[in-house]
Amino acid sequence: MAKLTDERIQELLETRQGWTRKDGKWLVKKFRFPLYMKGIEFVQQTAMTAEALNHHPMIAIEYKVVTISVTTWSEGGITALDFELIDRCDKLHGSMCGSD
Ligand SMILES: C[C@H](O)[C@H](O)[C@H]1CNC2=NC(N)=NC(=O)C2=N1
Repeated sequence: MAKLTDERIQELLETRQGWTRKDGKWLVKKFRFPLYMKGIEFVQQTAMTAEALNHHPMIAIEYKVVTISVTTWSEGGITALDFELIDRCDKLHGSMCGSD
């Protein structure tokens, strides 16, 4: 799974909401929830998705805000797998809280 070019990453980010590129190699988004336990449910579902993809995010839980950070460790940058994972995170959040 090769690293994507800067141009391709920019292009893909333009059609997604709320994701930012950090330190060049991370895609990061904060997901907000109405209830703390909704955020925990999102974490659980995200973890199962990560296991299914064998592609794992960093997950930070700050009360009702869950921050997802994604990169492809083995490539040292951003690949198509990262976009697959973030799209599934957005779908999951949308199904739980209405689309962003
Ligand atoms: C051995 C295992 O398949 C690898 O370590 C997987 C696990 N999950 C992963 N997750 C992410 N984000 N990047 C990887 O390179 C990666 N590699």
